[in-house]
Amino acid sequence: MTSPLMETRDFLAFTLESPLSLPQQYHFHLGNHTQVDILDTGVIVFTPLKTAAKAPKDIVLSCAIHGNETAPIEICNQLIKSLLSETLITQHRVLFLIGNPPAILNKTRFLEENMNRLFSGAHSNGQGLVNAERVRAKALELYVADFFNQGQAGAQRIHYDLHTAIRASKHEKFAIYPYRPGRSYSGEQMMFLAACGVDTILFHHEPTTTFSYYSSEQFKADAFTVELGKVMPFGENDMSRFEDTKRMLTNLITEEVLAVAPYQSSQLNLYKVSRSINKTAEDFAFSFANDAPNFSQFKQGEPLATEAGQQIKVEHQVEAIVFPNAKVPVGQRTVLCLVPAPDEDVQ
Ligand SMILES: O=C(O)CCC(=O)N[C@@H](CCC(=O)O)C(=O)O
Ligand SMILES: [Zn+2]
Repeated sequence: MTSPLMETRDFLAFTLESPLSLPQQYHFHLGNHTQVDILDTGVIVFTPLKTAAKAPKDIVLSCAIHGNETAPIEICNQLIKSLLSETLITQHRVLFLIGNPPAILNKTRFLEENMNRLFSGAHSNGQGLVNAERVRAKALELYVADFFNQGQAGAQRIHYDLHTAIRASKHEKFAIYPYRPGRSYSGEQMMFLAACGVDTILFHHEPTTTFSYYSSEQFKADAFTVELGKVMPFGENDMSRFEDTKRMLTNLITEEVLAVAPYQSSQLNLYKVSRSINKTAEDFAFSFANDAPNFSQFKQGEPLATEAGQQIKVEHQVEAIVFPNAKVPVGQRTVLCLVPAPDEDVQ
Protein backbone atom coordinates (compact mmCIF):
# COMPACT_ATOMS: atom_id res chain seq x y z
CA MET A 1 0.00 0.00 0.00
CA THR A 2 1.34 3.42 -0.91
CA SER A 3 1.97 5.44 2.22
CA PRO A 4 0.21 8.75 3.06
CA LEU A 5 3.77 10.05 2.86
CA MET A 6 3.32 10.19 -0.94
CA GLU A 7 0.87 13.09 -0.55
CA THR A 8 3.70 15.39 0.56
CA ARG A 9 6.88 13.31 0.08
CA ASP A 10 8.10 15.08 3.23
CA PHE A 11 9.57 12.20 5.22
CA LEU A 12 10.64 14.44 8.11
CA ALA A 13 7.10 15.78 8.63
CA PHE A 14 5.73 12.24 8.26
CA THR A 15 8.23 11.00 10.88
CA LEU A 16 7.46 13.78 13.33
CA GLU A 17 3.73 12.96 13.19
CA SER A 18 4.55 9.60 14.85
CA PRO A 19 7.76 10.29 16.78
CA LEU A 20 7.84 7.09 18.87
CA SER A 21 6.52 4.45 16.47
CA LEU A 22 4.59 4.13 13.21
CA PRO A 23 1.07 2.70 13.32
CA GLN A 24 2.07 0.35 10.46
CA GLN A 25 4.82 -0.36 7.97
CA TYR A 26 4.48 0.62 4.29
CA HIS A 27 5.90 -1.17 1.24
CA PHE A 28 5.43 0.14 -2.30
CA HIS A 29 7.15 0.63 -5.65
CA LEU A 30 8.23 3.78 -7.46
CA GLY A 31 7.61 3.21 -11.19
CA ASN A 32 9.26 -0.04 -12.23
CA HIS A 33 12.61 0.82 -10.72
CA THR A 34 12.59 1.12 -6.90
CA GLN A 35 11.05 -0.61 -3.93
CA VAL A 36 10.38 1.57 -0.88
CA ASP A 37 10.05 0.10 2.63
CA ILE A 38 9.09 2.32 5.54
CA LEU A 39 9.94 0.07 8.44
CA ASP A 40 9.50 2.33 11.45
CA THR A 41 9.34 5.99 12.35
CA GLY A 42 12.32 7.65 10.64
CA VAL A 43 13.41 4.41 8.93
CA ILE A 44 13.10 4.17 5.12
CA VAL A 45 14.85 1.86 2.65
CA PHE A 46 15.15 2.35 -1.12
CA THR A 47 16.03 -0.79 -3.11
CA PRO A 48 16.62 -0.80 -6.88
CA LEU A 49 14.43 -3.44 -8.52
CA LYS A 50 17.08 -4.23 -11.14
CA THR A 51 19.72 -6.34 -9.41
CA ALA A 52 23.45 -5.96 -9.48
CA ALA A 53 24.88 -2.61 -10.19
CA LYS A 54 28.47 -3.15 -11.40
CA ALA A 55 29.86 -2.21 -8.01
CA PRO A 56 26.91 -2.56 -5.63
CA LYS A 57 26.87 -0.48 -2.49
CA ASP A 58 24.71 -0.75 0.62
CA ILE A 59 24.56 2.80 1.94
CA VAL A 60 23.32 3.98 5.35
CA LEU A 61 22.76 7.72 5.81
CA SER A 62 21.79 8.62 9.36
CA CYS A 63 20.96 11.99 10.87
CA ALA A 64 19.40 13.33 14.09
CA ILE A 65 21.19 10.90 16.36
CA HIS A 66 21.37 14.28 18.10
CA GLY A 67 17.95 15.90 17.73
CA ASN A 68 19.03 19.54 17.41
CA GLU A 69 21.58 18.95 14.58
CA THR A 70 19.26 20.10 11.84
CA ALA A 71 21.39 20.57 8.70
CA PRO A 72 21.96 16.82 8.22
CA ILE A 73 18.23 16.25 8.71
CA GLU A 74 17.46 18.76 5.97
CA ILE A 75 20.01 17.20 3.61
CA CYS A 76 18.60 13.69 4.14
CA ASN A 77 15.01 14.91 3.82
CA GLN A 78 15.82 16.64 0.52
CA LEU A 79 17.46 13.47 -0.84
CA ILE A 80 14.48 11.35 0.26
CA LYS A 81 12.05 13.81 -1.35
CA SER A 82 13.96 13.67 -4.65
CA LEU A 83 13.95 9.86 -4.55
CA LEU A 84 10.22 9.71 -3.76
CA SER A 85 9.53 12.25 -6.55
CA GLU A 86 11.66 10.13 -8.92
CA THR A 87 13.82 13.10 -9.87
CA LEU A 88 16.63 10.93 -8.49
CA ILE A 89 16.75 7.18 -9.05
CA THR A 90 19.00 5.19 -6.80
CA GLN A 91 21.38 2.60 -8.22
CA HIS A 92 22.18 1.17 -4.79
CA ARG A 93 20.34 0.04 -1.67
CA VAL A 94 20.01 3.01 0.67
CA LEU A 95 18.79 3.09 4.27
CA PHE A 96 17.96 6.53 5.69
CA LEU A 97 17.61 6.86 9.46
CA ILE A 98 16.22 9.85 11.33
CA GLY A 99 17.64 8.86 14.69
CA ASN A 100 15.82 10.62 17.50
CA PRO A 101 12.45 12.15 16.42
CA PRO A 102 11.32 13.08 19.98
CA ALA A 103 14.54 15.07 20.46
CA ILE A 104 13.95 16.84 17.12
CA LEU A 105 10.52 17.91 18.38
CA ASN A 106 12.10 18.98 21.68
CA LYS A 107 14.84 20.91 19.76
CA THR A 108 17.51 19.31 21.96
CA ARG A 109 20.52 17.05 21.54
CA PHE A 110 18.69 14.32 23.48
CA LEU A 111 15.91 13.90 26.02
CA GLU A 112 17.40 11.63 28.67
CA GLU A 113 20.64 10.20 27.34
CA ASN A 114 23.11 10.97 24.56
CA MET A 115 22.17 8.34 21.96
CA ASN A 116 25.66 8.38 20.46
CA ARG A 117 26.99 6.78 23.66
CA LEU A 118 24.53 3.88 23.50
CA PHE A 119 25.61 1.73 20.54
CA SER A 120 27.46 -1.59 20.40
CA GLY A 121 25.16 -2.85 23.11
CA ALA A 122 25.72 0.02 25.58
CA HIS A 123 21.94 0.60 25.46
CA SER A 124 21.47 -2.55 27.55
CA ASN A 125 24.23 -1.96 30.11
CA GLY A 126 23.52 -0.87 33.66
CA GLN A 127 19.80 -0.36 34.20
CA GLY A 128 19.05 -1.67 30.69
CA LEU A 129 16.43 -0.31 28.29
CA VAL A 130 15.02 2.25 30.74
CA ASN A 131 14.41 5.17 28.38
CA ALA A 132 13.31 5.88 24.82
CA GLU A 133 16.85 6.66 23.64
CA ARG A 134 18.13 3.27 24.79
CA VAL A 135 15.21 1.49 23.12
CA ARG A 136 15.75 3.45 19.91
CA ALA A 137 19.53 2.85 19.84
CA LYS A 138 18.90 -0.89 20.05
CA ALA A 139 16.25 -0.68 17.30
CA LEU A 140 18.59 1.34 15.05
CA GLU A 141 21.31 -1.30 15.51
CA LEU A 142 18.86 -3.97 14.36
CA TYR A 143 17.75 -1.96 11.29
CA VAL A 144 21.38 -1.50 10.28
CA ALA A 145 22.15 -5.17 10.93
CA ASP A 146 19.18 -6.35 8.82
CA PHE A 147 20.02 -3.89 6.07
CA PHE A 148 23.63 -4.99 5.75
CA ASN A 149 22.85 -8.69 6.25
CA GLN A 150 20.20 -8.63 3.49
CA GLY A 151 22.57 -6.99 0.98
CA GLN A 152 24.13 -8.62 -2.04
CA ALA A 153 27.27 -10.63 -1.27
CA GLY A 154 30.33 -8.48 -1.93
CA ALA A 155 28.47 -5.16 -1.81
CA GLN A 156 30.48 -2.31 -0.34
CA ARG A 157 29.02 -1.30 3.01
CA ILE A 158 28.99 2.41 3.76
CA HIS A 159 27.60 4.37 6.72
CA TYR A 160 27.83 8.15 7.03
CA ASP A 161 26.40 9.28 10.36
CA LEU A 162 25.77 12.97 9.77
CA HIS A 163 26.11 15.51 12.59
CA THR A 164 26.86 19.16 13.29
CA ALA A 165 29.13 20.33 16.11
CA ILE A 166 28.12 22.37 19.15
CA ARG A 167 30.81 25.00 18.63
CA ALA A 168 32.55 26.62 15.67
CA SER A 169 35.52 24.76 14.19
CA LYS A 170 38.77 25.94 12.60
CA HIS A 171 38.10 23.17 10.06
CA GLU A 172 34.41 23.67 9.39
CA LYS A 173 33.68 20.15 8.14
CA PHE A 174 35.45 17.09 9.50
CA ALA A 175 34.97 13.37 9.96
CA ILE A 176 35.83 10.91 12.69
CA TYR A 177 37.28 7.67 11.36
CA PRO A 178 36.38 5.01 13.94
CA TYR A 179 39.14 2.85 15.40
CA ARG A 180 39.73 -0.13 13.10
CA PRO A 181 42.66 -2.27 14.22
CA GLY A 182 44.01 -4.54 11.50
CA ARG A 183 42.21 -2.66 8.71
CA SER A 184 43.96 0.01 6.71
CA TYR A 185 42.22 3.33 6.14
CA SER A 186 40.49 3.90 2.81
CA GLY A 187 42.08 6.66 0.72
CA GLU A 188 39.08 6.46 -1.64
CA GLN A 189 36.68 7.16 1.24
CA MET A 190 38.75 10.08 2.47
CA MET A 191 38.87 11.59 -1.04
CA PHE A 192 35.10 11.13 -1.33
CA LEU A 193 34.71 13.04 1.93
CA ALA A 194 37.11 15.73 0.70
CA ALA A 195 34.91 16.14 -2.39
CA CYS A 196 31.98 16.60 0.04
CA GLY A 197 33.93 19.51 1.57
CA VAL A 198 34.93 17.37 4.55
CA ASP A 199 38.67 17.97 4.32
CA THR A 200 39.72 17.02 7.84
CA ILE A 201 39.92 13.49 9.27
CA LEU A 202 40.38 12.41 12.89
CA PHE A 203 41.58 8.85 13.34
CA HIS A 204 40.12 7.48 16.55
CA HIS A 205 42.43 5.53 18.83
CA GLU A 206 40.07 3.21 20.71
CA PRO A 207 36.67 1.51 20.52
CA THR A 208 33.71 3.78 21.27
CA THR A 209 29.95 3.43 21.70
CA THR A 210 29.14 5.67 18.71
CA PHE A 211 26.89 4.67 15.81
CA SER A 212 29.68 4.84 13.24
CA TYR A 213 31.95 2.59 15.30
CA TYR A 214 29.09 0.05 15.52
CA SER A 215 28.77 -0.20 11.72
CA SER A 216 32.51 -0.15 11.22
CA GLU A 217 33.25 -2.84 13.77
CA GLN A 218 30.23 -5.14 13.36
CA PHE A 219 29.83 -4.98 9.58
CA LYS A 220 33.27 -3.85 8.41
CA ALA A 221 31.52 -0.89 6.81
CA ASP A 222 33.33 2.22 5.65
CA ALA A 223 31.72 4.22 8.44
CA PHE A 224 32.31 7.75 9.66
CA THR A 225 30.82 10.31 12.00
CA VAL A 226 30.66 13.35 9.71
CA GLU A 227 30.49 16.85 11.22
CA LEU A 228 29.11 19.29 8.66
CA GLY A 229 29.39 22.61 10.49
CA LYS A 230 27.99 24.32 13.54
CA VAL A 231 24.63 23.33 14.98
CA MET A 232 21.74 25.67 14.01
CA PRO A 233 17.98 25.60 14.52
CA PHE A 234 15.73 24.72 11.56
CA GLY A 235 15.41 27.67 9.21
CA GLU A 236 18.82 29.09 10.14
CA ASN A 237 21.07 26.76 8.14
CA ASP A 238 22.78 28.34 5.15
CA MET A 239 22.10 25.39 2.85
CA SER A 240 24.57 26.74 0.26
CA ARG A 241 27.33 25.57 2.64
CA PHE A 242 26.21 21.96 2.11
CA GLU A 243 25.99 21.97 -1.69
CA ASP A 244 29.16 19.91 -2.21
CA THR A 245 28.05 17.39 0.41
CA LYS A 246 24.60 17.05 -1.10
CA ARG A 247 25.96 16.76 -4.65
CA MET A 248 28.42 14.02 -3.68
CA LEU A 249 25.82 12.08 -1.67
CA THR A 250 23.52 12.34 -4.71
CA ASN A 251 26.29 11.01 -6.94
CA LEU A 252 27.03 8.22 -4.47
CA ILE A 253 23.44 7.04 -4.62
CA THR A 254 22.66 7.59 -8.29
CA GLU A 255 25.90 6.68 -10.07
CA GLU A 256 26.64 3.05 -10.65
CA VAL A 257 30.36 3.60 -10.30
CA LEU A 258 31.56 6.74 -8.58
CA ALA A 259 34.76 8.40 -9.78
CA VAL A 260 36.88 9.75 -6.92
CA ALA A 261 40.26 11.51 -7.21
CA PRO A 262 43.32 9.44 -6.29
CA TYR A 263 44.36 9.70 -2.65
CA GLN A 264 46.56 12.68 -1.87
CA SER A 265 47.26 13.39 1.78
CA SER A 266 48.03 17.01 0.86
CA GLN A 267 44.30 17.52 0.19
CA LEU A 268 43.44 16.65 3.79
CA ASN A 269 44.16 17.73 7.34
CA LEU A 270 44.92 14.51 9.19
CA TYR A 271 44.84 14.20 12.96
CA LYS A 272 44.87 11.26 15.31
CA VAL A 273 43.28 11.19 18.72
CA SER A 274 46.07 11.19 21.29
CA ARG A 275 43.69 10.81 24.22
CA SER A 276 40.12 11.18 25.31
CA ILE A 277 39.81 13.05 28.61
CA ASN A 278 36.93 11.63 30.60
CA LYS A 279 35.20 13.48 33.41
CA THR A 280 35.93 11.93 36.81
CA ALA A 281 34.58 14.66 39.14
CA GLU A 282 31.66 17.09 39.09
CA ASP A 283 33.91 20.16 39.34
CA PHE A 284 35.62 19.47 35.97
CA ALA A 285 36.28 22.82 34.23
CA PHE A 286 38.24 23.80 31.12
CA SER A 287 41.06 26.31 31.40
CA PHE A 288 40.50 27.77 27.92
CA ALA A 289 37.79 30.19 26.81
CA ASN A 290 34.22 28.92 26.44
CA ASP A 291 34.13 30.01 22.82
CA ALA A 292 37.47 28.43 21.79
CA PRO A 293 36.74 26.76 18.44
CA ASN A 294 37.33 23.08 17.75
CA PHE A 295 40.95 22.45 16.63
CA SER A 296 42.33 25.24 18.84
CA GLN A 297 45.93 24.29 19.60
CA PHE A 298 47.77 24.38 22.91
CA LYS A 299 51.46 23.90 23.71
CA GLN A 300 53.04 21.25 25.93
CA GLY A 301 52.57 22.08 29.61
CA GLU A 302 49.68 24.52 29.09
CA PRO A 303 46.69 23.77 31.33
CA LEU A 304 43.67 22.29 29.55
CA ALA A 305 41.36 21.70 32.50
CA THR A 306 41.13 21.40 36.26
CA GLU A 307 39.40 18.65 38.17
CA ALA A 308 39.37 17.71 41.86
CA GLY A 309 42.15 20.21 42.57
CA GLN A 310 44.43 18.78 39.82
CA GLN A 311 45.46 20.39 36.54
CA ILE A 312 45.24 18.43 33.30
CA LYS A 313 48.00 19.67 30.98
CA VAL A 314 48.94 19.33 27.33
CA GLU A 315 51.13 16.22 27.05
CA HIS A 316 52.49 16.42 23.50
CA GLN A 317 54.50 19.22 21.88
CA VAL A 318 51.19 20.58 20.56
CA GLU A 319 47.67 19.24 21.05
CA ALA A 320 44.48 20.41 19.37
CA ILE A 321 41.14 19.98 21.08
CA VAL A 322 37.79 18.91 19.67
CA PHE A 323 34.28 18.56 21.17
CA PRO A 324 35.06 20.15 24.55
CA ASN A 325 32.00 19.78 26.76
CA ALA A 326 32.36 20.07 30.54
CA LYS A 327 28.64 19.46 31.12
CA VAL A 328 28.68 15.73 30.35
CA PRO A 329 27.91 13.22 33.14
CA VAL A 330 30.84 11.91 35.22
CA GLY A 331 32.43 9.00 33.33
CA GLN A 332 31.85 10.46 29.85
CA ARG A 333 34.24 12.13 27.41
CA THR A 334 34.79 15.84 27.98
CA VAL A 335 37.20 16.45 25.08
CA LEU A 336 39.32 14.69 22.49
CA CYS A 337 42.97 15.73 22.19
CA LEU A 338 44.54 15.50 18.74
CA VAL A 339 48.04 15.36 17.28
CA PRO A 340 49.01 15.48 13.59
CA ALA A 341 48.80 12.09 11.83
CA PRO A 342 51.20 12.08 8.88
CA ASP A 343 51.93 8.34 8.88
CA GLU A 344 48.69 6.34 8.96
CA ASP A 345 48.22 3.14 6.95
CA VAL A 346 46.13 4.35 4.00
CA GLN A 347 45.29 2.19 0.96
O1 LIG B 1 30.28 19.41 19.16
C1 LIG B 1 30.26 18.54 20.01
O2 LIG B 1 30.75 18.71 21.15
C2 LIG B 1 29.67 17.17 19.72
C3 LIG B 1 29.34 16.94 18.28
C4 LIG B 1 28.99 15.48 18.15
O3 LIG B 1 27.85 15.13 18.32
N1 LIG B 1 30.00 14.65 17.91
C5 LIG B 1 29.87 13.23 17.96
C6 LIG B 1 31.18 12.59 17.62
C7 LIG B 1 31.08 11.09 17.62
C8 LIG B 1 32.41 10.38 17.37
O4 LIG B 1 33.35 10.60 18.16
O5 LIG B 1 32.49 9.60 16.40
C9 LIG B 1 29.47 12.85 19.39
O6 LIG B 1 29.95 13.48 20.33
O7 LIG B 1 28.69 11.92 19.53
ZN1 LIG C 1 26.05 15.12 16.95
